Amino acid sequence: MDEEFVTEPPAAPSGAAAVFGDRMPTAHCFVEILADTGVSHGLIGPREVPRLWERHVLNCAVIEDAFPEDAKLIDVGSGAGLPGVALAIARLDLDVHLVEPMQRRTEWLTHTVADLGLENVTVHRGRAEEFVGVLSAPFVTARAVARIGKLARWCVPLLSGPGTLVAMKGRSAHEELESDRRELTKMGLVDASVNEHGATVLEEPTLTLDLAFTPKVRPSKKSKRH
Ligand SMILES: C[S@@+](CC[C@H](N)C(=O)[O-])C[C@H]1O[C@@H](n2cnc3c(N)ncnc32)[C@H](O)[C@@H]1O
Repeated sequence: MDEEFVTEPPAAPSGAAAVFGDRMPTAHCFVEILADTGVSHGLIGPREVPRLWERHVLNCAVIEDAFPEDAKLIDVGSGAGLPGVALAIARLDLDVHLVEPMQRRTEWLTHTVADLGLENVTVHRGRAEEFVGVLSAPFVTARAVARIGKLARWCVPLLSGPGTLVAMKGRSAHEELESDRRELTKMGLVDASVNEHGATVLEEPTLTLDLAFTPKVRPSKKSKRH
């Protein structure tokens, strides 16, 4: 017998209004789209519908405090727009670029961004590695894409000079940082911290691994002679 899933979008938790403010109607629409075409197009599992707010939309939006006003950011491996679309809804000042290789997903993202009327989001189809020298920003973010070492290899070349990779990680954040630290240092890591977000609005706060890089610039032949 087929398993039955809840398809009705869940009610918003009380803390959502504190994060989205007057953007709550748009956040509601995003949750409705995720519960509807997000599931039917295979971008989000049907079991996730009852926890779309706590585990996905609100969980992602709370990391907005990692970004200064008017920041440009690239969300690598955006999938169903997480965290990029949730951030763009919560913060209209952010200039958000979604990078996603799967055509089915970028088509869904393009429709969703248009339906939500988000003018601060641009959708790019391709792997992060294909955008080196094409797209750059002082912040790159990602959730559930790869372990931190591999993720940094894809994301650090997208930083426009000194910048920060804000990687959403679960409890593995500290372990991943320590086991991949040598590789990260070789890439120009200058500072690393694990930060908690949304402690007042989520039962389980969101953790980000925030890695500041000054990408290494090779000295030119001319400057080597001096
Ligand atoms: C597990 S999904 C996570 C999606 C979304 N970030 C989330 O948290 O729901 C991983 C996503 O990363 C994308 N991806 C995999 N390799 C990538 C790469 N090299 N560059 C950009 N995106 C990639 C996949 O297509 C997929 O959509």
